[in-house]
Amino acid sequence: SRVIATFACSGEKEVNLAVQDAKAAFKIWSQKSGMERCRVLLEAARIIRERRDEIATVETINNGKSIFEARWDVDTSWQCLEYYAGLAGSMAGEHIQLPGGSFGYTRREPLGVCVGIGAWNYPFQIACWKSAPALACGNAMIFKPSPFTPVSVLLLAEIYTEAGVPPGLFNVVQGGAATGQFLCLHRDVAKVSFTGSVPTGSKIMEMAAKGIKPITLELGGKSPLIIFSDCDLENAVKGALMANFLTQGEVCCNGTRVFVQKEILEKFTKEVVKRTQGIKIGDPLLEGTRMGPLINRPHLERVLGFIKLAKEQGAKVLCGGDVFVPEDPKLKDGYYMRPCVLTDCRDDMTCVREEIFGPVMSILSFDTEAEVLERANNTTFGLAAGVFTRDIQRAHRVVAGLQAGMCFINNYNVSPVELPFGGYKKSGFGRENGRVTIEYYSQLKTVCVEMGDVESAF
Ligand SMILES: NC(=O)c1ccc[n+]([C@@H]2O[C@H](COP(=O)([O-])OP(=O)(O)OC[C@H]3O[C@@H](n4cnc5c(N)ncnc54)[C@H](O)[C@@H]3O)[C@@H](O)[C@H]2O)c1
Repeated sequence: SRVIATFACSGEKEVNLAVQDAKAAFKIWSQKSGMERCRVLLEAARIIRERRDEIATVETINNGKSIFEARWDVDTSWQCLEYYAGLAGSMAGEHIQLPGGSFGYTRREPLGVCVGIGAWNYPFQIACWKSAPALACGNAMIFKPSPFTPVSVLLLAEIYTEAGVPPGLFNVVQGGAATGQFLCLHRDVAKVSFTGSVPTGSKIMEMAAKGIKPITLELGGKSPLIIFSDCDLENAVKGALMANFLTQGEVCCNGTRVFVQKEILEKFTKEVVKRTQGIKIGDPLLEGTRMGPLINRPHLERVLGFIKLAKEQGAKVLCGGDVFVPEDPKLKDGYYMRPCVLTDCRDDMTCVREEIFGPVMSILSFDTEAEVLERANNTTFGLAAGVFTRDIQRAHRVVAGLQAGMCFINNYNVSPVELPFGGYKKSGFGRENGRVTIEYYSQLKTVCVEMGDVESAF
């Protein structure tokens, strides 16, 4: 391993300075018209597109994901900026007629200084998915990336500045839990949008409760992917790989509980194992690589620990699940592992109940639709779910019954920015992306206008 950058942790003093700057920038930015904000965001999106390869390279070094995937992340990042640029000019209220010519109207106003706190798996993308709607609505944002991936978000700050946002409008502070706490507890912070684990999400909620601050929580998951025997098998197999192995399996919405209908269990499993064994692991900066190293040694060990426990509890490893040592001697100390497919899983096993956050797919078999729906929902999480079937009635009936915020029919883990994304149950609340997110970064002011005389009770 080698040091790629060193950052100082922001303490209370730096957090205060960032909030002060953000407040000053908010004054300027919130007075601009939606169309003016649109132009700045479009310019930032254009720069991201122009610097796509460079940002993707930095993200690969930052996180370990393959350069191939990092480019996708950059694409969903600039697309998000373009999308909210487009909405910035159409933020509007309502006009409501009242008796006697009186009327009311509503104004959609920004919240003020918003805080974004990110996880390490999609550092650049998370920062864009939070800042684009925040800025489009006229807010300022202070962003704290995970201390495991502090680098790429600085490029975003640079790009916003170059695109013309006022100084301090998008500011980055570095650090871990302590820095995050200073941000959440700051009296001049109006909102916190958090992406990370359930335990931390719960702490964020407690801190926000003290200040009565609205929050968005994008937390973990243990999502079901249901494969019916009438599916297009080729697509279902591809879907299962997409649902489990992007970013080394470190994806919140992964469909890690793969329920397969008995009739096709053998055929499906065989094909999934074959494709999983074909995934090219190694230097994430090489074009052909599709899986890089995990985020760090403790996390690698944690994931391997889940596999060991799964075996003890009776699951069978069909492939992978062990450390991978690349041929290149420079990479021999990397945190690589072979993607793993587990079978003979039962619903009560730890690998089926807990979020592993690594490349580990658990295959479970089922008989009937009613049975699988109940088992799929038997979890405290509710981030995502997927169903593969050719029967359109069944597809819609099953997703209507699934307790998950993001459901896929005949695909998995695609993330068009036009669609709202977020969880049910312990996976959080609030949404990112889509039109609705405007509501999470703004507040409604009602104005009541009297056109007649005051009718007084006194
Ligand atoms: N739903 C989603 O959109 C989504 C996306 C990515 C990751 N995740 C989830 O994130 C988790 C993995 O990410 P992680 O390990 O970075 O999560 P984490 O909860 O450990 O950390 C997330 C962020 O919170 C900060 N933090 C930690 N303690 C804090 C505190 N007390 N106060 C304020 N901030 C604090 C961290 O420094 C980091 O920036 C997984 O559970 C995954 O499912 C969810």
